[in-house]
Amino acid sequence: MSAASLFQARGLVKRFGGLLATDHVDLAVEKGEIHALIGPNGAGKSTLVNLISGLLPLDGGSLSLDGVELTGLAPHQRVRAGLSRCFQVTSVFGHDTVLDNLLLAAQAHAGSSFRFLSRRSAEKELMDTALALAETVDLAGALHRIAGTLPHGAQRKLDVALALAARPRLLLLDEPMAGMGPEDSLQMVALIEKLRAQTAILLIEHDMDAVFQLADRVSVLDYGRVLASGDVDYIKGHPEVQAVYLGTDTET
Ligand SMILES: Nc1ncnc2c1ncn2[C@@H]1O[C@H](COP(=O)(O)OP(=O)(O)OP(=O)(O)O)[C@@H](O)[C@H]1O
Repeated sequence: MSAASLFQARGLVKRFGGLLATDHVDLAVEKGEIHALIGPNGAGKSTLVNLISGLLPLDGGSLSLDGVELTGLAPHQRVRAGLSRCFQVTSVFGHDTVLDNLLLAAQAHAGSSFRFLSRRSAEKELMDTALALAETVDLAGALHRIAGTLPHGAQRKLDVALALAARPRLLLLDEPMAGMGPEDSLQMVALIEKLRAQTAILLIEHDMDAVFQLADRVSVLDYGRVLASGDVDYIKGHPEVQAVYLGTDTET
């Protein structure tokens, strides 16, 4: 962790009764970095992501993004500060079209400059934003489809687009490949690789091929603490990581 890290988590603690689910975790994500978080089932990955996004209150420690203290902020305030997340369960509005989903998300994050635009200019700007998001996630050909009728892979891409509407500086992706077949997984890997240019990413994922392909750095959680953190070669060669995770079944 350097003083200039984009995102810093220091000494995070979460207890559930007697269980220490997050055990003094330090984690840093640098600008432009894809940082993967891996670990066996029950290691504390979801708990950590919920602490970072503000869905769970901390029992100890602090968080900052780009020098702004996030500790104690509500989830929507963290989004405004530049931290956006995708969920394991998709947050798409299933009965609306892809375009309406994107327009709603664009509007939600439009910001105060919109107050000074005419209605027509504001609508054009929202439409431009929505179309650009669709282009980014390769859904420009599905704008008028009802979101809930899209195949699973396309819904996950739409979910990513909704998170991108907030223009995050750090994007949390919680198992983006979950439930996907090989073709959709390849497309999601290509999308995440492309997003590297616009936001840093904290990626929680069980698909080790995807993790090793994408990650600049990998942190391994075990029993709520960081067992190891380093580049892919370091993690692949780490004896304890081999023992607790890579050498065993990595499927959920
Ligand atoms: N709300 C809760 N109340 C009590 N215990 C919890 C709660 N949430 C999680 N735990 C426990 O905390 C530990 C960490 O769980 P967590 O879901 O964060 O792990 P995980 O690494 O995300 O697992 P998975 O890969 O299965 O999603 C587990 O022992 C789990 O049973």
